[in-house]
Amino acid sequence: MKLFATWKAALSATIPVAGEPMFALAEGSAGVDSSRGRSTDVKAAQSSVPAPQENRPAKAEPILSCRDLWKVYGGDARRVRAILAEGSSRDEKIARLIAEGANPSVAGVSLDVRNGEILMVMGLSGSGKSTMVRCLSRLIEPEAGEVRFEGLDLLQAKPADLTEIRRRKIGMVFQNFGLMGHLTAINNVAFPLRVQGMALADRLAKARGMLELVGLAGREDCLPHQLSGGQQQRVGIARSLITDPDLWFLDEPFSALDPLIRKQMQDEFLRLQAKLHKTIIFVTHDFLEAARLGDRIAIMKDGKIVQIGSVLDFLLNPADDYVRSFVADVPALRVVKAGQIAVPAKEPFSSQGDPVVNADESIESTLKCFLGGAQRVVVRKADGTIAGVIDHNLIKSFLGRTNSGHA
Ligand SMILES: Nc1ncnc2c1ncn2[C@@H]1O[C@H](COP(=O)(O)OP(=O)(O)OP(=O)(O)O)[C@@H](O)[C@H]1O
Repeated sequence: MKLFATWKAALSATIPVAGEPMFALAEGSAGVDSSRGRSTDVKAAQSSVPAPQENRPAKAEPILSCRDLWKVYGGDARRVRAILAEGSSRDEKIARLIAEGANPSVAGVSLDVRNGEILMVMGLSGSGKSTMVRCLSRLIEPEAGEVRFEGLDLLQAKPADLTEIRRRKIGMVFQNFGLMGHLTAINNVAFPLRVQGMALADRLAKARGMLELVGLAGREDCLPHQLSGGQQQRVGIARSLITDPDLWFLDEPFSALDPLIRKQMQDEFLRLQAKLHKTIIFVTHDFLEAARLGDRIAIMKDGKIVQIGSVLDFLLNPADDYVRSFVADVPALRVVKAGQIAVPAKEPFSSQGDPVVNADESIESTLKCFLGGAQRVVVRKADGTIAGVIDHNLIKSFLGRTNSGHA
């Protein structure tokens, strides 16, 4: 809290503020995503708390969609199907399923994943994250609902088509690496190409290139046990990317790694994604990881998505106490980027000598400009164009509405 008090006092001292500013960053915000320069959903960051945004229409074309998706464990299969076919509400179905001794692990989830976005999935243990992800790739069969991937109804796909889609279009990485212990790194990575029937020399050449991409050049002939945890996961990542999938599922890929290696792997992941632009669904328990890597975050509870949106949405308008508990200790000043709160500048734009910060700079470093006496900061996108501006009212309002004391 001490740092926050210092910021606040310094801001009040250096910046004349007329009255209490409205927190206006939501409407018309430039909404430039921090690291990737893509548009984010800052519209939800409004002064009134929005309803959970599970069904909010996606801006870009979704590559993967699901509607009213259910996975129910236990109970009598016939009774479960009958309950799910009823016209009753989701909550009524859940109550009836539980009364039947069944466990709705994924309960009527609807979701759109946009082409090229990273959607982070969070929630307490047992909230249904892995089950949902496995249903989306049809690794397990949902009891009801619809899953569309690149326009194809995945739940109706024939087994042969499904196998082909998984081999060529979907990549998966799991927490336990899932490497074959008797195969060298290069043979592990080349394995999916062998399954596809690619010639030996071609697949080894491709696997070598992929190992180089993930920073493992020179370790091609190591067996998994001769590699560290981080290196093993790099092999797992290389293997999942070797078929150049359109859709990439990562289920807690870094959670078995110690914090330092985990941070390195996150950097590596961002570096790879900047090159590859995959559509990614990434399960994590760590909100900071979600904030750092994701375009949007979905938080699950009891098989449902209780809120989905940008980091800013979660910080400003947590849907309920459950969501609030995830962001309680998040250092808002560090995780929110200048590009996420900047508002469009009035035309014609003139920087008038205002300091310029990059869109992916944290609010914490942007604040330093105000402490240096600036009245307004200009925010620049990675491509050099102007994302918008942040003035002192906006920054003060941000400080007032977030737990910035945790910086
Ligand atoms: N094969 C299974 N058979 C029966 N119940 C299952 C099965 N797999 C998962 N479940 C149940 O489904 C619910 C959701 O489990 P899931 O593994 O999806 O949660 P999660 O959010 O991924 O948890 P974690 O963070 O611990 O991995 C839990 O109640 C779990 O017990």
